Amino acid sequence: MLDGVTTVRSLLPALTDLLLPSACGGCGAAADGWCPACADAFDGPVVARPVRAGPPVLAAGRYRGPLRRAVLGFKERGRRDLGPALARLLVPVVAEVLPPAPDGPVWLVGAPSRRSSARARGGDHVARLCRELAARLGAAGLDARASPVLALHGRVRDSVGLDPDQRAANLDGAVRVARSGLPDPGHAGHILLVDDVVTTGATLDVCCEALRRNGLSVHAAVVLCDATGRRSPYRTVPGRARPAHPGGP
Ligand SMILES: O=P(O)(O)OC[C@H]1O[C@H](OP(=O)(O)OP(=O)(O)O)[C@H](O)[C@@H]1O
Repeated sequence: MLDGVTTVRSLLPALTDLLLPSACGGCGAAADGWCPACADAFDGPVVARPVRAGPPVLAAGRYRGPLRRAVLGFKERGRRDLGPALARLLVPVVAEVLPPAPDGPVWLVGAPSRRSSARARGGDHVARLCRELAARLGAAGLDARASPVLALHGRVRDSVGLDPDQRAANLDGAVRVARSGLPDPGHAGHILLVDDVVTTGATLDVCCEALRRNGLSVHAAVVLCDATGRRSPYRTVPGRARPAHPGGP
């Protein structure tokens, strides 16, 4: 049962959607999605090279500038209105990882967040991104299905301060796979993992492994931001417990 504070907090993003006019996700200028200057600043798709082995990862851009601000807004600051604009950035990324005429449906499987994080954010932002992306791919003629089948056990702790191996250990065996909403093993089609940011690759690696244990193989991962190349992914912002980016510990 939700208490009053939790209920109000989870409603805030929806209320913000109703009350605030559209603003560019990158700079806040009046715009629907991106202003022309921010739209020009995107540098993707880029191949991400996380330290953890896992599926091939292609990102819409590097974790900086307007894209970084938009992802933080979408994830942490209630800017759920940015979902369509962010999903649009992933359409060419998906096109790049798929064969020219994919056989069967494309299953978009979002990387799961901890339940407490999703609650505090007013919902699972990656699941929302998958739905938006499926709609846009569908409009482009692709049979794409958002498939929210992964979840984390409650025992996973915040990854703040953890190095790559510790992040992987924290997630090891913690990903649950719901069978409904997934293709049968040996299916036609392609499974794509979807996430907002890749840093060490631990999250994508354990998600891939969980699906593999269920007989399902991941074709590739598509993410909004590649934070793997940052000089110090473990840098923290003075005065904040959280890292300088959401993928860092
Ligand atoms: O490549 P990795 O090193 O695994 O890091 C990337 C992960 O970290 C972030 O999750 P976050 O720490 O915000 O987790 P939460 O959503 O459960 O709070 C981000 O959303 C990715 O899922």
